[in-house]
Amino acid sequence: MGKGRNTAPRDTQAVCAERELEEKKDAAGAREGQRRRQSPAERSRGGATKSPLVDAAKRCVARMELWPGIWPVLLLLFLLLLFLLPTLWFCSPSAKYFFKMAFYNGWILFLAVLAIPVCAVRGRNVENMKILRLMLLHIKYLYGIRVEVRGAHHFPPSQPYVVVSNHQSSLDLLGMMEVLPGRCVPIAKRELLWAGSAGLACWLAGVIFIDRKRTGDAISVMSEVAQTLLTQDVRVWVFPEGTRNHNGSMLPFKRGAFHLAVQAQSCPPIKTSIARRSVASLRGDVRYGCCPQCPQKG
Ligand SMILES: CCCCC/C=C\C/C=C\CCCCCCCC(=O)SCCNC(=O)CCNC(=O)[C@H](O)C(C)(C)COP(=O)(O)OP(=O)(O)OC[C@H]1O[C@@H](n2cnc3c(N)ncnc32)[C@H](O)[C@@H]1OP(=O)(O)O
Ligand SMILES: CCCCCCCC/C=C\CCCCCCCC(=O)OC[C@@H](O)COP(=O)(O)O
Repeated sequence: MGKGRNTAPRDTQAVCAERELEEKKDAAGAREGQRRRQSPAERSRGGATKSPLVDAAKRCVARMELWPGIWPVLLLLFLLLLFLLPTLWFCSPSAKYFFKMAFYNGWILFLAVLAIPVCAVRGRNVENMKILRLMLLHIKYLYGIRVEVRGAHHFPPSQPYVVVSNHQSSLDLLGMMEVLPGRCVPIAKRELLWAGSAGLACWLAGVIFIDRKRTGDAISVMSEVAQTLLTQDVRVWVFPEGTRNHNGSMLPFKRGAFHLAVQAQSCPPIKTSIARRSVASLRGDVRYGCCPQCPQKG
């Protein structure tokens, strides 16, 4: 009995203590839930912690809440460009020219990506130049350029020869493609080889690259080309000015093209082809004159 009397209040005490503990747990859970529902900024305002690192992190999170996010910023930039580009196009002729040139280069890089797998089937082969030529011919229509070719019949149908041409702009490529004879490869500066997909496409089409800074090396390459000219029924296109010249005049000719014709003397000498007007203005008509063979032999 005494035992029973003594246990009853102890049980009541234990139950009370348990309830008290549960209530405390519930209150703590509710506080935690409320804290989780608060935003990081509210939490950061809710009093500084003792750790400066945690405080700094909290401030950082609060600041991030002010940052609208990447997409609104990108949208704003896009709208700005949408307004800026047409304004520049209509108000600044040089900006217009720049955009046209940027598109020209970008388009060629894109076309080259398409051309590479097709050309790769044959490997490095001058016949691939036909593919590049066909893929480039439409560009004149994009710019509304009308090309008039005169004297194309002066190109001999089969024998090897060297074509020399003036060079005013990278757009001369368009004129060159209009009249490029079969199995004819241009000589280009070595830097073009590194022009991304265009460089690789050029390499696959057998473009001959020379290092203009190393005359000795360039001469050896030209000598090899002379042999190829003789043995593989190939023609070579050289820009003897050696660089672009925008001012309408002609620079003194480098001698490589002429040495080449002399070294490959058993084949006919130089064939001259001069673009009288370049397509540098990126509009209008372009005349392309192909002159008869030069009569001289070395
Ligand atoms: C569908 C997707 C398509 C994607 C691809 C896009 C397009 C693809 C299609 C085609 C791409 C083609 C692009 C072509 C355009 C590229 C045009 C250019 O890159 S132009 C620049 C490169 N070209 C040249 O430089 C012209 C050739 N240069 C020469 O011939 C030079 O003579 C030289 C060999 C480089 C040497 O130049 P250097 O500055 O040193 O001057 P010199 O000429 O005075 O020569 C010095 C000396 O050497 C003698 N010499 C020269 N050559 C020879 C030789 N072959 N053999 C023996 N001796 C040589 C020369 O006589 C001089 O001596 P000397 O003074 O005693 O007479
Ligand atoms: C991932 C790499 C990206 C590289 C991007 C390079 C951009 C070039 C893009 C496209 C190439 C277009 C091919 C044009 C061919 C015409 C080449 C040309 O005309 O070169 C000039 C050369 O004759 C004389 O050079 P300089 O006047 O001496 O200077």
